[in-house]
Amino acid sequence: MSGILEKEQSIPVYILSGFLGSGKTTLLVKLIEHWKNQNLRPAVVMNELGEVNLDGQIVDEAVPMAEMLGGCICCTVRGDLGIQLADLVQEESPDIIVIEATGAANPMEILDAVTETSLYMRLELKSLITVVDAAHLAGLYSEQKGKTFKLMQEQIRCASVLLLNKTDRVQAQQLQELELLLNKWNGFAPVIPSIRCEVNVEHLLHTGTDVHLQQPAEAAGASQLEHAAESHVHTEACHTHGCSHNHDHAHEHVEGHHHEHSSKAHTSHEHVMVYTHYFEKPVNSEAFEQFVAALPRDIYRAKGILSFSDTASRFWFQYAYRESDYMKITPQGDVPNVAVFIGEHFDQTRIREKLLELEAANIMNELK
Ligand SMILES: Nc1nc2c(ncn2[C@@H]2O[C@H](COP(=O)(O)OP(=O)(O)OP(=O)(O)O)[C@@H](O)[C@H]2O)c(=O)[nH]1
Repeated sequence: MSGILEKEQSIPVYILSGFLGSGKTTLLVKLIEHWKNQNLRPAVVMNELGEVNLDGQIVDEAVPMAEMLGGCICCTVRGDLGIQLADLVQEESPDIIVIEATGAANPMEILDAVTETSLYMRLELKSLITVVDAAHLAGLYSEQKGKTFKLMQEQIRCASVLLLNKTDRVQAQQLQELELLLNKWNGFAPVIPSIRCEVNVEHLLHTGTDVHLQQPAEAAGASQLEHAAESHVHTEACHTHGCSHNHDHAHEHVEGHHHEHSSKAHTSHEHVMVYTHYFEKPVNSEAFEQFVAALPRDIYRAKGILSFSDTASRFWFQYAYRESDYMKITPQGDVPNVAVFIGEHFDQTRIREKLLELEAANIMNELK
């Protein structure tokens, strides 16, 4: 064990929650940098709805990482979380563990899994940080409906601290209203506004009351519900999300596989769908940008790693709440050209056809 922590101390655990594309990975990268500067050794549990760990690509290679892919921690792979935590502790002896949940997760289920694990391992849940996309919340709040709105509300209610991110995308007046709204929904959690998760990390990590977990001795006495009621975790508010009882995790294959990995449609939650497209051919960058800009509104998150026919470098592309971003990347390891689309009941066949058209159009151009 490295760093300033004593061997006998429990390992602090931080949970990063927040809707798809709100900025969890952006924050994770900053947290890791902060701990590394303090000579601490963090380890990460990364959960992705898609079947490839794209976010892992932008996290420091040296950081031990447990990957839980192809489902959401809060239901499909919940049982695995304890095993992943135990393995990380035994094999890596980290000083700190961060769990990044999928943006569709109900954090209460993750709290439960950490609680269970802490009954036999020295883990101490320090805080549940929920990252909120200010613009997305403002948009959903004006509509006042939808499952995404409810899920975001639950993630906010469960937090011990709230990072109101992407404040560059809202007006000052709107920001004030959002801060009041967050205070109304969760009167316990301090609200920290940020752009690209630029915050005083020490303040973020130590503000708000700790989410206190049961240790084995206490566990026999109080029930988890009673216990959580003492802390800032609002169990009742958090248990309403339907996904914890949805066990429809079948992989539904789309017809006409065109790659050894095959392109798959994965129904993970009742309302959240994932389509993963493995590219066989590079596509034109401008045509792809136009395709992303025209994505239907029910797709709220997309990300991928791509080789374009007209650029030398590979690119990491991101799309979240109508904003897209392209960054040059040299992937770690052997990564296919792949894009993941996440949304609510969208037409996956249509997306697949469009992408196949882009691949084919490029072949036609090459033949000309
Ligand atoms: N405009 C703006 N974009 C931001 C900000 N913070 C993050 N982003 C961008 O938002 C996109 C999503 O950020 P991530 O950190 O990957 O979000 P995430 O919550 O990890 O996403 P999932 O893991 O897919 O749920 C990226 O393109 C970021 O560069 C911000 O404050 N303002």
